[in-house]
Amino acid sequence: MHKSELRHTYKALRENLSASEIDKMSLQIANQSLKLDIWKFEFYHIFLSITKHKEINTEYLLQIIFGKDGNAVIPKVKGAELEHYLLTDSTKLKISNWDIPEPEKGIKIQPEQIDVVFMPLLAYDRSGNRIGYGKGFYDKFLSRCRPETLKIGLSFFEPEAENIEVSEHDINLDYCVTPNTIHKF
Ligand SMILES: Nc1nc2c(c(=O)[nH]1)N(C=O)[C@@H](CNc1ccc(C(=O)N[C@@H](CCC(=O)O)C(=O)O)cc1)CN2
Ligand SMILES: Nc1ncnc2c1ncn2[C@@H]1O[C@H](COP(=O)(O)OP(=O)(O)OP(=O)(O)O)[C@@H](O)[C@H]1O
Repeated sequence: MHKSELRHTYKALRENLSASEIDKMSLQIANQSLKLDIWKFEFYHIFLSITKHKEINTEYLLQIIFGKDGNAVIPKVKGAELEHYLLTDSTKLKISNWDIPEPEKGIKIQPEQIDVVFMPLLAYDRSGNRIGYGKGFYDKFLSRCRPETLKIGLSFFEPEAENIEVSEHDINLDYCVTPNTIHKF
């Protein structure tokens, strides 16, 4: 399957999930993530969910990040790239044109400062190749992070059996957390 077909297939799989299934699996994903040895770092990048696209609810992971005294950093689309802001009690969020809750303003964090990136994805394979929405936002962002920054995908589903075609910009996942297990690549 080509990338566009895989996007289509996995969007449809997500569409079939009910709100309560999404909530339950999102909590399971957060609980699985506690098994990873990643909780001593400073800056954790995480996305705020697009509810209507049935993304993983990241509220539970956010609670863990704060519970572990980590800092949460959230993205904001600026042109063709992402900017990154610290999420604090005073962060004012605004729903963007693409239905993403984004910070209006705040303390900017540079990609080089980020230790762990939790990533949205549509599909991934058993080698840790991932497919996003196809705008390249995350690939561009990851190329500016330190090489040792941990890249952790979050998915309701197990990896695609077929290998995903890789392009030169694609950066591999280190892990993918699902409701039942953690895949290490
Ligand atoms: N919650 C969340 N935040 C995120 C992402 C994400 O996947 N999830 N992103 C991950 O990259 C970045 C923003 N990604 C975007 C991806 C696509 C489009 C976009 O242009 N979408 C199409 C419609 C897509 C559809 O409905 O299927 C459009 O408006 O034409 C905009 C932003 C940063 N923040
Ligand atoms: N580091 C980069 N610098 C410049 N362009 C890039 C970079 N990474 C990706 N791109 C461009 O972004 C576009 C989309 O890439 P790709 O199809 O891999 O997206 P994706 O991985 O599905 O999406 P995303 O990374 O947003 O989750 C491609 O046209 C690619 O050339």
